[in-house]
Amino acid sequence: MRIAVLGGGAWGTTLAGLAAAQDHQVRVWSRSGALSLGEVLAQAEAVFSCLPMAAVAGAIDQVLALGLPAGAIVLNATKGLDRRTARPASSLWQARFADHPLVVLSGPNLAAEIRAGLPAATVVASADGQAAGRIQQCLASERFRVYTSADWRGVELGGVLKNVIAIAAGVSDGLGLGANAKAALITRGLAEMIRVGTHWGGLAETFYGLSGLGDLLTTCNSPLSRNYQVGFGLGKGQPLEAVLEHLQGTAEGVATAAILAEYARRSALEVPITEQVCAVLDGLRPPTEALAALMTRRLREEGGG
Ligand SMILES: NC(=O)C1=CN([C@@H]2O[C@H](COP(=O)(O)OP(=O)(O)OC[C@H]3O[C@@H](n4cnc5c(N)ncnc54)[C@H](O)[C@@H]3O)[C@@H](O)[C@H]2O)C=CC1
Ligand SMILES: O=C(CO)COP(=O)(O)O
Repeated sequence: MRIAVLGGGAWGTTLAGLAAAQDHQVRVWSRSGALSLGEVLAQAEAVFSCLPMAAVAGAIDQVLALGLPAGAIVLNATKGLDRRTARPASSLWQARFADHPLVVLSGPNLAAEIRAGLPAATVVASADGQAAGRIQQCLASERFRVYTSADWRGVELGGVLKNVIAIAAGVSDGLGLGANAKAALITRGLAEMIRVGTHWGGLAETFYGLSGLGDLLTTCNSPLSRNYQVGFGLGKGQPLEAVLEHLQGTAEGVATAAILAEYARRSALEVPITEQVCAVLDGLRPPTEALAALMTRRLREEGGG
């Protein structure tokens, strides 16, 4: 396949490497790269959008001005929410490229591990099964196992929403709260993700798969996760600005938490962990007080709803 990769950060270069290793023709567009967007898009059969969320709307405008080759598959690998619409990145692509098959890719995929040749699995999801199958064939290898799914909303939201819970898990470890606390946080975090994800049209069972639970386990436990690193720093008492200054790369959960909390307030959705993450990120509440607020909520039945 001829593949255009948008974004030369950790994820874009990693996905480009996986595709190139399967002998596909790959061209990468990045702000500091040698190729123009037009050169990268020319004759592309698939466009992999691996940009940080903040860059997606602008990139879509530029792609729209140049046009996409007919039938090109748009694959979204960004894990974030759009500030203006509170929708995930694929909705922005879908709104402007309705004639193109849309695929989302998400899973427990720390770029640094994949680049080091460690094994990993992911999900490519689409309403167009043929398009998902083409991307599956294109990327699958001995080291990278690729599953398909029809629930593209759920698969994308799993990756988007877990970033907020990964920040909370980092805070928990930064405070030294132990394994019981983190297990409670991950489990109740998953319930919160399912509440939000099903509200936005994802299927509950999808969140128990690679892109939900799988990605939660990875990012809530690995210091390689940038979102976890942000939480860990906050748990250690550092201000957000100081943590972000030293962070290598993008932590989408910081913006996602604020966008989700605002949306949830307007829509009467219960997102207690996200609310506390926001309070800590905004410096409105020290992490110990956020913990106390979660522990003393109204007592209730376990359930996910
Ligand atoms: N790194 C990882 O392990 C994974 C990342 N992702 C997702 O992929 C997306 C990109 O993440 P990374 O590649 O890790 O980020 P990164 O921080 O490594 O790189 C981001 C790249 O985008 C460029 N950029 C920043 N603002 C831009 C703008 N306004 N216009 C054009 N380019 C801009 C930067 O120069 C940089 O090259 C995020 O949504 C992330 O959640 C998904 C799975 C794994
Ligand atoms: O989404 C990821 C792994 O699946 C990357 O996580 P971070 O963005 O927290 O580094």
